[in-house]
Amino acid sequence: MKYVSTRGEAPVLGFCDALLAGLARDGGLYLPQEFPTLSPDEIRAMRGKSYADIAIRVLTPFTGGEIPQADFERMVREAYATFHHAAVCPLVQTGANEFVLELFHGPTLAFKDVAMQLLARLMDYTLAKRGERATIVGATSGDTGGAAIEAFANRDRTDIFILFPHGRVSPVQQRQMTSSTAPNVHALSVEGNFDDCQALVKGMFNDLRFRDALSLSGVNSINWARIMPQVVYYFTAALSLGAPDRPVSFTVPTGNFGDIFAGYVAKRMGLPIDRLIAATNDNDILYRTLQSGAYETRGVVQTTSPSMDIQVSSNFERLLFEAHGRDGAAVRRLMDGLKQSGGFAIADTPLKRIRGEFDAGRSTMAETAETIRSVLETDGYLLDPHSAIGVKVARDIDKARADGVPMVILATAHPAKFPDAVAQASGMAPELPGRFGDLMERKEKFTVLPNDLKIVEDHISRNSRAYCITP
Ligand SMILES: Cc1ncc(COP(=O)(O)O)c(C=O)c1O
Ligand SMILES: N[C@@H](CCOP(=O)(O)O)C(=O)O
Repeated sequence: MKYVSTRGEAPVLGFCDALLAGLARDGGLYLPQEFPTLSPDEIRAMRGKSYADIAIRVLTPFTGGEIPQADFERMVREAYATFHHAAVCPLVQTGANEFVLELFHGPTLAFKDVAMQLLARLMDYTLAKRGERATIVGATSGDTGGAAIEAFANRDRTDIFILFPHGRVSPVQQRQMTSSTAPNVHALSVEGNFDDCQALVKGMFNDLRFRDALSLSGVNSINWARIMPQVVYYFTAALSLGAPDRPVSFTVPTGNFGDIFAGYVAKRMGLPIDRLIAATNDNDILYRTLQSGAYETRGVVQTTSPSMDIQVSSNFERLLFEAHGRDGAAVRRLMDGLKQSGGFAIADTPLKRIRGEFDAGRSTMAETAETIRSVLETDGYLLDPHSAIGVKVARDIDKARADGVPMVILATAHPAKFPDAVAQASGMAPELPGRFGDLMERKEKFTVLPNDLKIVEDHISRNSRAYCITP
């Protein structure tokens, strides 16, 4: 199994190199040269198996045999033993033919844990085998940062620097990032929005001298190994609902397009997924793009679903690569357009291909609040704002389609991560699980930095242990 860049100009890599590379050296994102496939019989054979067993079956082909199987299986089992639900990602019925896939039973109460718990183990293992260290940089709108800090804290081979938008994450998300006492953890509060943080991270990767001097690695979904573990829960959910003998649709609260792209990968692997529906908040660039074919960035607005306050949706590039028949030059042209004019137009054929696989819908802040309220009242189920966006969009689309296909909505965060928005909408203030103890009283440690690549790079160089030992 080899990995190619969406821009076609970076070296083709094996799994472990792609894992440590994060962003490709040509600015693109890595993808498997071809997707492994599972036959209906192979999918059927996974019925009734544990989450970890299904993860091992689905993920093993992606490692290309580079990690001894026993070690890989141990890491998968350890990763999912950190979850606080026996099913890891349980499915809850919320309506006729409507199911919520709870992805928030991991250590930091967001779906990011599903990938991050495995990613950290894989990186640590690979670095130890190679006798290397790495500097990890990540941008977060709130959840990736907490999950990454939890997964990498106190790991000896990595220093981790997480950039979050100053004053734009929820208080719980902020504490999860700023209350770590681990010496290798660095929380950086950037004076900008999430897109600025993400642009800084990409800027560091594209500064090849800096990247090499610090042995830079990434934990955002630009890293293929972040997307890969997310493929598994599409399988577990669909299997519970009768796959491969019955198709299933998924609605995914979407920002950086990583989670829903994992669903696309599951489909390419042979899982019978009918529709993949991207649900956006008021930052609705993906909804508008699917409607019009024009990807046009606008200013980011702050919403009650801060983790989805994103305009530059990194993984859309992976979809563009697919939709353009894996033509790296075509992707480079579109990305140049994005850089130069803040947008691009998708030609008819690729747009038709995208529309053949994906639908999209949006939920305004008022609609999201109303969904939280009404789902609690009628179904007795408390949603977080991100998951509520999924429910609102899924119900709108289901009403129009009425096709009888089961609809799974991804519940991407626990409501207790966003207590103010949830309480305002529903009158019910969700409490953090007891294991978080005094999280909100713990001392915070973070550095405020301007939105300036040079200043951020200087700060990281001065504080990364990898910098000292890399020539
Ligand atoms: C709670 C939550 N929901 C949804 C999303 C959107 O996921 P993606 O960026 O993979 O589209 C995020 C962050 O990315 C998130 O943290
Ligand atoms: N919503 C994310 C934004 C970063 O997305 P990623 O999936 O690329 O890491 C967050 O919560 O940080």
